[in-house]
Amino acid sequence: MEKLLNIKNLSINYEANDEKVMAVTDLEIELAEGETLGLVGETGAGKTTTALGIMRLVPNPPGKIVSGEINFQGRNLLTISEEDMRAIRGRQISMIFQDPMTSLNPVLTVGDQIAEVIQIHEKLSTKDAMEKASEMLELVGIPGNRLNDYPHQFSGGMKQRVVIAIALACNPKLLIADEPTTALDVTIQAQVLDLMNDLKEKLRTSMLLITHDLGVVAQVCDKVAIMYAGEIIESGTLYDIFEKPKHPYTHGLFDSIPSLDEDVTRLKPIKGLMPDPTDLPSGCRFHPRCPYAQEECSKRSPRTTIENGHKVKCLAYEGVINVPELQEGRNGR
Ligand SMILES: Nc1ncnc2c1ncn2[C@@H]1O[C@H](COP(=O)(O)OP(=O)(O)OP(=O)(O)O)[C@@H](O)[C@H]1O
Ligand code: NI
Repeated sequence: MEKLLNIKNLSINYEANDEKVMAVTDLEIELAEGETLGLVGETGAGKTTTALGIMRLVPNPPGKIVSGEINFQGRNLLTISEEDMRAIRGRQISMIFQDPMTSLNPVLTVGDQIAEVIQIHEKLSTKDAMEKASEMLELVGIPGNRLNDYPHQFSGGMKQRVVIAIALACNPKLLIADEPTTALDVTIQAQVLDLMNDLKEKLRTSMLLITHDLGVVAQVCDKVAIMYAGEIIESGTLYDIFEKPKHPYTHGLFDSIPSLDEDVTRLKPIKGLMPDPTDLPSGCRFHPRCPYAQEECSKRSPRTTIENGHKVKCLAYEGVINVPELQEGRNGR
C-alpha cells in the first residue's frame, strides 16, 4: 500500500560561521493513513527540525536540507514549487507548534481565527465559515457559542483545544503536533490526549506526535521512533518499543522513568549528556554513553537492521560486536 508519508535519507544541517550542526541525519519515516507515530527524543535530538523539514519551513539560512526525499501522497515535497507547497500546508498537512499558547492571536476572537483558516482553503461566506468554526469548537469539546470570546477568556487546556481546532479546521491528512501538551498540567494533558485519540478515530487523520514523554506516546501512538543526536536509532510498533526495546539508549530511556511495579531507588538515569551537535562522536553517536560500548563502536557507524518491521541501529544487532544481553533480548522489559 502507498504510504501517506514516506521520508527517505533526510538530512538537515544548520550552518553558520564555520559551525555545522547536523540536526537530522539519514532519517527514514513511514506513516500510513490513520496511523499515529510518536517521535521521541531528548532536547536537541532534532525532532522539531524534522517537523519543520516536512512543512518545508526550516529557516534558511542557517538551515539547509542537505539530502533526502519527503514523499507525501506520492509527491516529493522537497522538489515541488513553493506555490504547490503552500496549498499543501494547512490544507493537507497542518502543524501544532511547540509553544501553542503563543500561536493564538490575542486581538481576534477564536471564531475569527478558526474561520480565517477555513476561508483560506475553502470558498465559504463569512457566515458559513463561522458556522463551521462553531462546529470545530464543538468537536474539540468547547461550546460553539464561545465563538466570540477572545483567547484570554479561555483556560490553558481550552486554548490548546482551540489550537487543535484550528489545525484540524481544513481536515488535514496529516497533523504534526510538536509537544502539544508539554505546557499543560497533568490532568488537562490527559484530557487533551483523550481528545486527540477521539479525533484520530473520528477523522482518521494521521499524526506525527513529537514528545520527550514516553507516557504520552503510550496513550496515543501506534508506532514509535526514538531519536538520538539527529538519528532515529530504533523504531517499531508501540509493543516493539515498550515490550521488546532493543537499543541501549531506548533501554536507558525506560530505566530513567519511574514505573509502578519497580522500586524508585532502581532508577538509572542515562550517564553523560547528549553530544555537542557541532562535534558528534565518531562511529555510533551513542557510544560515549553506552554501557555496552566496545572499541568497534567508536569506529564504525551502525547500519539499520530490521526484524519484522522493528528497526534498530546498533552494532550488537549486526553481529559486529558481541553483547549477549542485547542479542538474546534478556534486557527486554
Ligand atoms: N535556527 C537554528 N540555528 C542553529 N541551530 C539550530 C537551529 N534550530 C535548531 N538548531 C539546533 O539543531 C539541533 C536540533 O534542534 P531541534 O529543535 O530540532 O531539537 P528538538 O529535538 O526539537 O529539541 P526540543 O525537545 O528541545 O524541542 C539542536 O542542536 C539545535 O541547537
Ligand atoms: Ni523541539
